[in-house]
Parts: sequence; structure tokens; C-alpha cells
Amino acid sequence: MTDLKTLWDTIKESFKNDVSSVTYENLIEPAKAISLSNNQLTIELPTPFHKDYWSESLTDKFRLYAFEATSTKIEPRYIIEAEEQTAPVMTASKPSFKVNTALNPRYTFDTFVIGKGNQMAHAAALVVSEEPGKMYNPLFFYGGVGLGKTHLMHAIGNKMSGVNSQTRVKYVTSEAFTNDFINAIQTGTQEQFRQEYRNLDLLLVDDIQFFADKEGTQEEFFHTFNALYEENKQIVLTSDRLPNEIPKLQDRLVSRFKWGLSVDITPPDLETRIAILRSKAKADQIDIPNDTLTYIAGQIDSNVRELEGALSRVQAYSHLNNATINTSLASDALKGLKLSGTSALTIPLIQEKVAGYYHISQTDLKGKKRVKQIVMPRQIAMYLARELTDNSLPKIGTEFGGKDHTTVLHSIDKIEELLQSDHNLQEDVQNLKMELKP
Ligand SMILES: Nc1ncnc2c1ncn2[C@@H]1O[C@H](COP(=O)(O)OP(=O)(O)OP(=O)(O)O)[C@@H](O)[C@H]1O
Repeated sequence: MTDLKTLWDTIKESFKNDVSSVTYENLIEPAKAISLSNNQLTIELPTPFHKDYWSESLTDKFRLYAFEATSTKIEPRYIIEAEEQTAPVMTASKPSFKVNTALNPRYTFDTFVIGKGNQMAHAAALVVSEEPGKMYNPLFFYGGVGLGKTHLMHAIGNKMSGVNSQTRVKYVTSEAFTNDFINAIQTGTQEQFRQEYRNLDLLLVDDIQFFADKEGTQEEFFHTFNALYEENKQIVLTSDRLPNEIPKLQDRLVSRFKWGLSVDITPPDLETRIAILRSKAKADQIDIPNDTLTYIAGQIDSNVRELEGALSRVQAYSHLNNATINTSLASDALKGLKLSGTSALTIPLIQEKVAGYYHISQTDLKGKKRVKQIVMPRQIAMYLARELTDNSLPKIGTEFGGKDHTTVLHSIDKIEELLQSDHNLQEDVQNLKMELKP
């Protein structure tokens, strides 16, 4: 992993899972990754206190997480803000590197393990890579986090580039597209932007749910889409939900996204998880017994990224302790690992907590009564079910006494809107989230 932002995000995520929220917010969140060179990552900290704290208390963890992420030993170097004016500064608003423009060579069809939850998506991806712009345009993958949507997208790009090195492929996240577009406006380079995005054979846009609410970007993307589509150029999109479930996505985009094929990816079953781990262990030359693979696969059931993270953690643990990998070592390595998998949290549990919080019965919460004291908690519970679990809108509707998915969508939209300004609601939702995901 060489992309500084991706590496830093991964390390921060590991810290987040390991330290208290107070420590995270006050001591880790303010840190900024500045540069990575010669296996040294320079971290900028706001005060000498932060520097001392990182040096004394966070360095070992940092080394572990960096190793887990890269399988390389990376040393931290701490500087205090303004201590080193010459260093290129990376901030959230103005990244000093270009995000995700290239294809990841590791994400190929060969390294993708096929299982029940992804076989349709895999088959569609393969068809598109062989006959781009013909059968399924656009191809739209949707599903929960870390299930291989990006991987398949890159696999299409890698395959097409492999067949013809002249293929013009562009991979962007929807955020990178937005940033490029804003930059083009600010610097008066819209024409260049259009050239860049409209003269392609394959455009891959990841996580398009982040287009929600971005009117200008949607407008530009609409024209980009049309230009490519009319030329029979292939477009592949991913999102965490179906196009019509993305709030505030223009109808004309929703309808265009439906022109092609939408296919979901669901979490892998145990067999597939073991196969994924085996394949990764082989690729990384990790010597690991079968029963240990089965043990790790049994610990994580909803997210392949976490599955890979667990394997890296076991590898790092064995490396740092100079011990052979076996199930007992894996169990020690994974002890205390707070998995962010959403599978443990169920809709009934959310209903129970929300009903308890607002002192109403679960029957009312799931029922049809239209009084305000019940409607609001019901909408909040639906909102939380969508935010904190992988359930689809129809499934949430079913769990709330058989409501239509448009009712669920309306409830979620309503809460999202109120959350913008209603401080009491913000506090309630925050409290409930803390109760549900301590
Ligand atoms: N079936 C699979 N076989 C092999 N590796 C997989 C498979 N599914 C996912 N992975 C790996 O899991 C990791 C996460 O996958 P990916 O980034 O593609 O997920 P995603 O669905 O795009 O998630 P997000 O919504 O968070 O972007 C990647 O390293 C990917 O290679």
C-alpha cells in the first residue's frame, strides 16, 4: 500500500477500534500524515504534548497497524505544526496527492474469490470486461462495505488494459470526481476536465452515494455519463445502495443508472471466507494451518476488508513475537479486536433500544399509529436500522410491520433533514448510537 491517504486512513481506523473515543478525538484525530518516504511516515501534531503522547504511548501501536496495513516495517517521525515549513502539508480540504486515479494491480479477476454472494456480480463484471459498452451499460454494483465492489471494478479495468494497453481507463471515487470538478471551476479548466472525463473507454466511479446533495456535481456527471454512453463507452458504478435509494439523487441520473444492470454483492458465507483467507495467505506467503483459517473466518462474518485485516494482524503478531502461526496464536492476536462488522446489530435490537429510550412499546413502534410520540421514534429507528446495519429498505420495511420501502425511505430522509438543525434530535440519535455501538 503506497497511497499515503489510504494508509493513514487505515492506521487511524485501527486506532479508532483500539482506544477510547476521548483519546481518539483529542489525540489521534488532530494528527496529520505529511509524507511517506524510505519507510518513514512523517506525522504532524498540533502541540508538544501531542508529540510526547504519541512518542511514549502510541508508537508501538502505530508500528503494528502500519505493518498490518503494508506488511512492511514503517517508523513514525513526529513533527509539531509549523516546525517544518518545508514539508508538503496534507489537509482534508486540499490533498497534496491525487486520490485513486490509478488501478490497483492486485485487484484482478484472478485474485477474486467467487462465492454465493458475489457470483452474479463477478459474472457481470467478466462480461463487461469482454464486451465493454454493449451488454450492461452502466454496470452498477451495490452492497455493504468491504465486499469487493471496488475490487471487481478494478478487475474490469485491469482486464481491459491487459488486453489492449491503449485502453483509456479512469477510476475515481465520487469524492475525487467532485474535487476535480470543483478544482476545474476554480482554476477555469473545465474544458480540460471534460477532455479528461469524456475521452475514455472505461469510466469507473466508486461510492456514488456521495453524490447525494451535490447538485452541481450531479449536473456535470449527467453530461459526462451521456457523452460516454452515446459513444458506447463503458461506465461502471458502485454504491452502498440501489440508485433509487440514494437520497437526493436526481431522477434523470437514477433512471440512467437503471438502463444497464444493477447487481448486489452480499456478505460471503463461511466457505467463501475461508477461501478468501487461503488465497490471501498464499499470495502473501503466510504459512497458516487450515484450522486457523477456519477459526479466523469464523470470527468475522460480514466484511472482507476486516477479514484481511484480521489475517494481517495475526501475521504481524506472529512476526513481532517470533512465533509460528496456529489457532491459539490467532486467538490471542484477535483478542480485544473490536470488529466494526455490522452483522451483530439487528433491527429487533434497534427497535428494543429505541422503544425503551422513548418509553413506548415495541408493538407501537412497529405498528401504524400516527401520533407524534410514536411516529418520530419509529422514523428514528428506521434511520438507525439503515445507518447501522446492512439491511435493505424493503427488509427494514418488513421488520417494521410490513411497511413499503418508500415509507422507510421517506422516514430516513425526514430524519436526515431534521438532523441538520434539531439539536435535541442530534443528541437523541447520538445517545442511541452510543447505546447500540458502545
Ligand atoms: N471475493 C473476494 N475475493 C478476494 N478478495 C476480496 C473479495 N471481496 C473483497 N475482497 C478484498 O476485500 C477488500 C475490500 O474490498 P473492496 O474495497 O473491493 O470493497 P468495497 O465493496 O468496494 O467496499 P467499500 O464500500 O468500503 O468501498 C479488498 O482488499 C478486496 O481485494
